[in-house]
Amino acid sequence: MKQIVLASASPRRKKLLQQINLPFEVHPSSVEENYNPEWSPGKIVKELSLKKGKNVATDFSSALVISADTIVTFEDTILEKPEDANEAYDMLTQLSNNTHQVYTGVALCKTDQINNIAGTKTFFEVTDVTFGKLNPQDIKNYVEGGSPMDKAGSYGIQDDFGAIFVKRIEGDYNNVVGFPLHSFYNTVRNFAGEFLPNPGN
Ligand SMILES: Cc1cn([C@H]2C[C@H](O)[C@@H](COP(=O)(O)OP(=O)(O)OP(=O)(O)O)O2)c(=O)[nH]c1=O
Repeated sequence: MKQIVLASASPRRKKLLQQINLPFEVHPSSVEENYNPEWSPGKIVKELSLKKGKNVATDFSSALVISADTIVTFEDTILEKPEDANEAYDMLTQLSNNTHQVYTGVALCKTDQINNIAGTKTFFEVTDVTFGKLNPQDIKNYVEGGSPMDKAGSYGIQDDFGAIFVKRIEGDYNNVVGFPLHSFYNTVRNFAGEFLPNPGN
């Protein structure tokens, strides 16, 4: 039977994929998220998402394995998840009153009946996010609340306070949360339409 697998531990990615009513199972990957610092941001998120997908794909037969990776870039610097509260505070201070980019890469891996990878497809989306001027006490409170720690760039646009920081965005909102639903659906239709409920429609 054809099966869809989401290779992610992110509750936000799970929720976004549920939104489009595809039946899937969650099997998080376990890979080191290292990359060549000379790569472009788009290449980094594509390669890391593919690494996550390949790590899980060979556990499944006749499957479509979906994986993703999100990073934030600000003026040539890559901001991943913060190491600690101080780093989160510094990142948010940097982003205050400025525009940054959120890149999410998605990988699709198809497997055959004997668990071999039969084909892969990767793509990425970029969204520009502009923060208003942040109040240092608001940043401190937000960091103390703990939300930044599992998020690239140290904020969640979907969080109460994270949302307050955001003045303007250009691009797909869901891409900032960690999964670009619009381009995902179009890519699946072309690359793996047989996994959609009504193939050919
Ligand atoms: C900028 C931003 C990031 N994020 C999150 C999305 C990702 O979950 C996280 C970046 O880390 P990732 O390494 O992309 O993903 P992950 O470790 O959470 O999950 P997995 O690798 O198993 O798929 O930051 C938000 O939730 N909201 C935001 O506004």
